[in-house]
Amino acid sequence: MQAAEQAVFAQGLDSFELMQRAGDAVAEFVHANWPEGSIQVLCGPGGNGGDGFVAASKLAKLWRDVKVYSMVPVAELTGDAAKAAALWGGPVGTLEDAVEAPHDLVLDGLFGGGLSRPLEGTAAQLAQRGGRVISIDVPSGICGLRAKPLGPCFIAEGTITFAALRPAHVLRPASAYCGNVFVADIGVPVQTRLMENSPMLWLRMLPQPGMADHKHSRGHLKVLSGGISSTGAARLAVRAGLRIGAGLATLLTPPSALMVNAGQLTAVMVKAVDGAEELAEAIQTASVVIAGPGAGITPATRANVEAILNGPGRAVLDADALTVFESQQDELFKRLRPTDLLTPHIGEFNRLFGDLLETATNKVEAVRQASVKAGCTVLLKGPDTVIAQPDGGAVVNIHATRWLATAGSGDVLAGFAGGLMAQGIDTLVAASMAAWIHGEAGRRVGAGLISEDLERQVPDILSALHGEIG
Ligand SMILES: NC(=O)C1=CN([C@@H]2O[C@H](COP(=O)(O)OP(=O)(O)OC[C@H]3O[C@@H](n4cnc5c(N)ncnc54)[C@H](O)[C@@H]3O)[C@@H](O)[C@H]2O)[C@@H](O)CC1
Ligand SMILES: [K+]
Repeated sequence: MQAAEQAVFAQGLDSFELMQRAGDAVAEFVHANWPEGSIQVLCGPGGNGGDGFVAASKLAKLWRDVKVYSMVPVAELTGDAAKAAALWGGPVGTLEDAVEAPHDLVLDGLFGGGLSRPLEGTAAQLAQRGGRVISIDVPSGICGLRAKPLGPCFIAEGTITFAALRPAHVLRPASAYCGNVFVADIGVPVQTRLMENSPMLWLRMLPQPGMADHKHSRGHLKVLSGGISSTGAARLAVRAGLRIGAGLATLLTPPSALMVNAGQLTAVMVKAVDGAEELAEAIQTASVVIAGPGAGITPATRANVEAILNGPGRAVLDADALTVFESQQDELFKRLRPTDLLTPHIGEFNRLFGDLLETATNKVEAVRQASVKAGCTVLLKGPDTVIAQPDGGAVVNIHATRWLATAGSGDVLAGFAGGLMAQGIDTLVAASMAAWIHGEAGRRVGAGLISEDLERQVPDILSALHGEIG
């Protein structure tokens, strides 16, 4: 963002012009979405407060009932904030005045995401007062970089930010304070490597068969089953992969579990493989191999993963296929190829990557660093699923529902990703599509969801997505 701003300033645009654009965008956002009620504008000492003053003057021109309160006396403001305050011709109260003043809405322009210490005194009191809040840039009280509140923090119904989303808008816990986030274009062309997952990113890449396609041209997904008492996870994954469009799907099963798997699968093929050598042979025709769901934390699983990573197809590794390398992560990392995908949950992530989630500035950075270590794309599951590839490209998926926190849900996600990769989709893109479709399926089922329900939502979801392309 700063680099992009400097480039714009170098072209002759001055920073106060940007602040005016930002403040105008704030006023329009507030007026369009909260068209009624009196507004208490809280202005901090810096740029965030400057935006507040600009927005207040514009809102007053829109005939809104606006009152302005400043953290520091207007005479003490400097730079753009002082220029912004001069635009506002009306009275300015202190923050203390604001505490008891009647209002319907608060426009929070106290601090942006660069805040370095917790809110104190009246600012902290205002943050904890409750009521309806709209925040400028981020809810004041949040550390933008770490995507966490530093202490007392406003809880907004809506947040307007500028040019691009920042980690605080999509990562928990900060995102839970933001409400609906709107990104205003203020003419700063930001080359961000962080995207919020949405069909807009990948809709035109969503695979669909052409008239000349046949099952062999749509990719062959192979999924490794666990032993006789843990076969369901792999079946969830392989069915999900077939549903999402892989032309062929095969469940590779230990001979002991052949009957139980064969008895429950129809369109999915079943093949018995006995040990890593037979597995290596069986995956020669695979576009993608998924391993981990129900695999068991055993030397056999480890040998199987090594065979898969020596094979021609891309790998999706989940669950036990990751945990089995807990004390020898490098043995996994040195074998992974750039096009492979790891889909850990937080526990598995910590087992593979140690304390990255604590040491990195935020979750996006942690997953980026993990993908560099692993040398492939990493998808960290959660309410804010983060997907990153080693070049820094990252996508956060918040299109989900808490009903997805159920047994087998992650196996279905791995299946969706593998099924899309089998159709030739780039790993980061396939993982993003999979996460969004998984979230959408979860939302459509809602309460009472079990993982078997997810795959059944896919035809309607794909039809709707393809319908949007026309
Ligand atoms: N940078 C730009 O070019 C643009 C910035 N804009 C606005 O400017 C904001 C960033 O402005 P600033 O960098 O001035 O940051 P802030 O507006 O958050 O203000 C930071 C100031 O507050 C002080 N401060 C930090 N923590 C404090 C605390 N707990 N108690 C009291 N004082 C504290 C700091 O010493 C610093 O002087 C953005 O959030 C956005 O709203 C927009 O106008 C768009 C353009
Ligand atoms: K703010």
